[in-house]
This record gives sequence, structure tokens and C-alpha cells, in this order.
Amino acid sequence: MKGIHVTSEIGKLKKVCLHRPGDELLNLPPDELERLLFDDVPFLEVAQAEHDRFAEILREQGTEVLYLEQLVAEAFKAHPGAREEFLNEYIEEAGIKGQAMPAIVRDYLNSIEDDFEFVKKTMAGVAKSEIDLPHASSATLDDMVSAHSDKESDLIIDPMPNLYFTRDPFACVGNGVSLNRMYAVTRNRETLYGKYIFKYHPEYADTPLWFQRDAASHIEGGDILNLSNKALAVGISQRTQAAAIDILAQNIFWKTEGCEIEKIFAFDIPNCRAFMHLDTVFTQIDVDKFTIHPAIMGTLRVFELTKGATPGEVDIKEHTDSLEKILEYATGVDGIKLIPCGGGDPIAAAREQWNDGSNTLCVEPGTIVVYQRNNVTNDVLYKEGLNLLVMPSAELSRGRGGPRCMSMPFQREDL
Ligand SMILES: NC(=O)NCCC[C@H](N)C(=O)O
Repeated sequence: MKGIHVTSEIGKLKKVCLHRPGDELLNLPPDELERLLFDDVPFLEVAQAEHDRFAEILREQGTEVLYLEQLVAEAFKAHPGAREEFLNEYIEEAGIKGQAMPAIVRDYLNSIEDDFEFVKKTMAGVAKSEIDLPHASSATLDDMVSAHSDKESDLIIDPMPNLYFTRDPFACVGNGVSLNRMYAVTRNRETLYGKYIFKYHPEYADTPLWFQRDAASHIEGGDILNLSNKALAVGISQRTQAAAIDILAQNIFWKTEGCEIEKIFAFDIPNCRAFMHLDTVFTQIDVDKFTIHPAIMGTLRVFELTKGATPGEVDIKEHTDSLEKILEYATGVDGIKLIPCGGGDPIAAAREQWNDGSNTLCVEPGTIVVYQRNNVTNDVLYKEGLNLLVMPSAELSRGRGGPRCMSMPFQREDL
């Protein structure tokens, strides 16, 4: 089957998009970690081995694994001119200082003939040591200072270390995609890759977009959960603004064709790094089960958005029932059970949520990929009868994301 098809969080996973961590993790300057939204410098070789095991686990379940970098290279191959268009946009958004420097870096990147290597290089970033820096006669003062001053970074273009969290820059909903505008500049550049896949890739070029990367407000895929073909949950979080959910609702209900979603449930979660997205505190693992970080219970407000009666109108109401009841109403399934991360121990819950104990990837109802390190939560899940596919996680978890964050389903079987 061609194209995108995702109508739940749990239907059998047929195709998924990953990104194998690459040289972008070698270009991570330790004193820039906060700005780049990363928490440590991982050991690349081990991170890649862990990631390869993740991909292998998915293939063992019959899932086709697609790689973001490969899809972009295929889009360039299929459409002459796409690579040049991408490069122009990439250079414009790369934050390169000086007037002479952008053209120099552009030529340098363009000299990489192989599309796949070219794409990976744009992801890795560019260091000053790689190119001939401009000299006084051919450059502005800004070029000179940024190229040669010790006070400046050793990098001309930042790496994109968060790319292996393919969940966030775009999100598949039904047969379309929310091409996101991200909270931070460092991650907004990642959405360019999705833009070119959904514009030029032979299998995905006609995908409708429910959100555009130049929107006025930000939304990230970790906040978008497909509860059913008719219902979406979206977090209001550090990364997703309520105003972005208004835009999404307008697009889905009124401005675009082909989306089956009739109800959007907005979950207002605390605004902090540990809970950056809804999927860091809440993921669906079976028809009637969700994992949840207990710390969000009690503070959570849930709003329901539906199509209004007159063009452009969206009706909004707040739900005051328990979360279980709201989820029963939203999914149409009775007897919803919430399984707390950390098994009820607040210290274990906080520790394991920090390492994404609530961030599971469901490959079919009741079968989930989890990080090995979250043993307290994993024990609880075993006892609840879940089938756990356990993956190594010492290095990948340093980026603050788990199996759901590291995957973007392109196709799931309908339930
Ligand atoms: N869906 C997710 O929760 N993704 C994890 C993203 C982690 C990344 N370091 C970030 O801060 O954006």
C-alpha cells in the first residue's frame, strides 16, 4: 500500500520511519547542550548499536523500517531540482554568519555528489575545520570575525542531534500529516526533511498536510496521539501551544479535505522539560490500557474540540470526569486502565519517567517496545500481561526520548 495510513496508536505496525543516529552526535558541543535540547554527549558507536537493535526488533515483528535520510535521498533522486531547492532553504535556515560564508558552505555541501551522503552531511552540521574560510580581501568584517575569532563556535552549521526522535518534526494522522512548526530553532530545521518527503517522494508526494511548518504557533509530534480514526489527543505542553491546536482544528474541520477526525481532545499537561510532550507521560499500550506518569494526575485539564455549526466555527467544552472516563468516551472502549510508571513509588516513577518509562511504542495491541533500564515499570507491565520487547538504552536515553519518540509510524493496520 502506498502513502500514509495511521488511525490508532496500537494497530499492527506495518511501516515506520526511523533515523539512525549519525555524525550529528559527534558535533555536539558540551557547552551548547541546553540550546540544542540535549542532555549529554552519547557514545555514537553504542547509540548506533542500540538503535540497530531497535530496528531489528521492529523487523522481527514484521514491520518495514524506513529511514528518514534514505527517504529524503529518494525524493531528491525522483525529482530533479528538489535537492537544489532544499539546499537553498537549508542554507537560509542554517544560521550561518557573514555574507560570504553562506555561498562557501553551500558550494561545499553541493560538492557531495551522492544524495544519501549529502543528506547525512546536512544533518551532521559543518565545522570550520572542514572548509576554506574567507580571507580579508573577499569578505565582510562579520565573515572575518565569525570565521577566525576564538570567541566564536567551531561550527558554522549546528548539528541536528534530535533527529533520531522522528516522532516530533511531523506526525501521521489518518492519511495525512501534521508538518510541524517546532518550539525551538534547533529542531525547526528538522522539519525541512519531512517537507521534501511529502512534496517529492514518489510514494508520499500526495500526502495532505493538516498543519504547515510556517504556521504562527508551535506543535510537536510527541504531543499528537491517534486515539481512533475519529479522535485525536493533543498535549498542550512546553512544546505545543493551545493556539497551534486551534490552527490544527481549523485545518482538520474546515480548511483541508480528507481528514476523518471529528474530535480533538486537548490535554493540558505541566510545562517542564521532564514532561516536554504528552507522550513522555502517557502512551497507549493496548485497546484498553495506557501507561501514565502518576504526577500528571490531578493537574490535568482536558478540552474537547469539535466542528461547529457555521463555517470556521469550532466548539470547545471542558471535561471534568476522571481521565479513565474521558478516555472511555474518547476511544469508545469500556474499562480503560491506567498503569502508573514506577509502580506507585514516587522516586522510581520520577527516575523512570526521566528515562522514558512511560514512552512505549506499541507494535500491536498488548505488544510494546520498552527501554531495558526502566525495570520497575517494566515489571509492572509484565504483571499486567503486556508482551514487552526490551531494547538496550544506555546511550539513546541521553537525548531524553524513548521508543515512541524514536519512531514515526507511516502505516498501521486498522483496528
Ligand atoms: N516525543 C518526545 O518526547 N521526543 C523526545 C525529544 C527529546 C529531544 N531532546 C527534545 O528535547 O526535543
